[in-house]
Amino acid sequence: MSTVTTPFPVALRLLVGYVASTDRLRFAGFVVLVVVEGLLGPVTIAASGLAVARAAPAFGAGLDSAAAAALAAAVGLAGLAFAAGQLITPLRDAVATSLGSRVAQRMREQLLSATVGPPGLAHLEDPETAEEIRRAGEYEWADLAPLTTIVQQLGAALKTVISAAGAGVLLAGFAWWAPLLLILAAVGTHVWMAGNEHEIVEQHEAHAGQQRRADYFRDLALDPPAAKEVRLFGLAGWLAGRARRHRTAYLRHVWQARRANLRPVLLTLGTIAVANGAVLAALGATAVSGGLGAAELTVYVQALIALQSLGHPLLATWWVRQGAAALPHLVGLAERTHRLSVRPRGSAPAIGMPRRELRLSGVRFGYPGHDRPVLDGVELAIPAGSSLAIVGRNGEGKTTLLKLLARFYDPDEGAVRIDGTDLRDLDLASWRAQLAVIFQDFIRYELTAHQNVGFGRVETAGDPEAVRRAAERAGALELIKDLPDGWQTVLSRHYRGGVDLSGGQWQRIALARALRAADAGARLLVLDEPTAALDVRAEAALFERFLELTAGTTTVLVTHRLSSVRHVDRIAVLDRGRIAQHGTHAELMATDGLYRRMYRLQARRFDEGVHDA
Ligand SMILES: Nc1ncnc2c1ncn2[C@@H]1O[C@H](COP(=O)(O)OP(=O)(O)OP(=O)(O)O)[C@@H](O)[C@H]1O
Repeated sequence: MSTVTTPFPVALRLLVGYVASTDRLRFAGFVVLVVVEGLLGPVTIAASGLAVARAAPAFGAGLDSAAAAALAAAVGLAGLAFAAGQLITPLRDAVATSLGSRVAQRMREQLLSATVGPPGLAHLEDPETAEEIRRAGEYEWADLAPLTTIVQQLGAALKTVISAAGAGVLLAGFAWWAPLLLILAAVGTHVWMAGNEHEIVEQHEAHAGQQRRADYFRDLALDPPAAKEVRLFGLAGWLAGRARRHRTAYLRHVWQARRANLRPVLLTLGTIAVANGAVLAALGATAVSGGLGAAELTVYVQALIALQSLGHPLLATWWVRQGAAALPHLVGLAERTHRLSVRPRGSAPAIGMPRRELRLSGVRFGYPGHDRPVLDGVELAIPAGSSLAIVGRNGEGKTTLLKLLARFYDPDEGAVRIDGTDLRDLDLASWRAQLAVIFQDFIRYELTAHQNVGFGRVETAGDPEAVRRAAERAGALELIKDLPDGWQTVLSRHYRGGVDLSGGQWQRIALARALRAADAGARLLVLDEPTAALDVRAEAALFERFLELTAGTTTVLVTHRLSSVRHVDRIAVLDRGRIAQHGTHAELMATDGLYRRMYRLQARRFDEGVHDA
């Protein structure tokens, strides 16, 4: 469901329902305050009319007369109602603020559980769900009103409606048609204006893509990591131009809708003025002809003034729409993301696995929404305790295969089996605890060096000796020692005293993290080109060392540099969705196939001095 096409009554129902179910008790208190505050307005008007009526008999009757006492009671009631109104408003606002912040907190948690909760990745990579997640998070947009203000506005609008209804009842004492005319003018114009406002918001929504594009180009121009390329390629002017073009295209549509809205606004004001003029004229004429006394006139004129505020809730429609904007996307999002994600089928513990082997049999897999399978009939056995390198050209599905091993996705056909058990039948958390995976795009945590390595096993992240040992084995100890604050240095220059590392240094940190996980009991190490930023020799040396250190642990490596994987037990060549070749380096070199061709090509390029081959 689209955000702005949500009609106002639906948005109102959604928002009120959500607020009420967030904190029923607080919401009930809020409603009581709003109703009482709303009724205080008409009570004040009626009491002031009573005071005027009782004023004439009280004049000259003496302080202790009954007439004076009646006047004092009427004035006291009016004063009391007014004072109570003054007190209750800040109280109602405070309750609204606390309700609003609870609502925002609940939305935040719902969004988090819908996004982070599912164990797989499909919901994050599916464009439609990713869009739903984005929209569900829009309640926190900077240009959107905070929920605290939205609930406050809702309370103010409801109070105004109740007050106006009371004023209408009072004015009906003069003539039934008078409040009807004023209410019709206000509500009619309200509906009319809402339609126009709807048009503006629709334009905003229809062209929000242009705005997002403009934001993207602006962010790219301002983003420090992009700064190097932006300068080198001289992209600054181009980016600024693009940002301007998209922003102008977006604003042009919104301005057009606003201009079109101007005429109805003037007509609206005219209609309200005519309706009020008619009622005031009737009141005046009746008073002049002696049909109304001063007290009644006081009440009716005040009631007429109070009815003017009926236009205010018009503004609340905007707030309500903003407040409810994310709700249609948020409601049911968790169900949707969990449905897309892999689902546990079994709960067999995976502790200590693999003991015998990891086997992929007849594995076929394509990303959701894509027709062509990436893997199509993969057969591969990895004996426990051995090392395997997966090689292949770009885009052949090496990372995808690793994602299946980590069970971010399930195969469409075939199965991944660990010691003969289908991965789907294992308890996922316990299987993941057996893994130490470093992906190509591993995270560079903007945290201390100690935390960056210690996250390999977060439960024991505080064990300095274990963390130090892992860093030493990954060849990262020297670089950590050289940091200004050693282990406590934050690895980000966005923080005072923090430093940024080079690509190769970051990779050593990531490796240390994986080794920390292996030390702590991970049984399957998976490295997806984490050493691409090292030079050929450094990578080969590191892999060799890594294999030595992790001997006996099942290890799967992905790399493009074939010279680095000579020391693994076996190499699998992935080509066109299948394992085209499988064997030791020597076996594969003895066969005329893709591996030998790729190896020779890389060796030649290396000899020619292209050292990054
Ligand atoms: N989340 C995704 N959604 C849709 N398609 C994807 C997704 N991730 C990867 N692909 C596609 O699947 C194919 C295999 O990608 P994968 O990253 O597994 O290849 P790779 O062999 O690891 O590549 P490289 O050597 O370049 O790292 C590619 O065509 C890629 O475009």
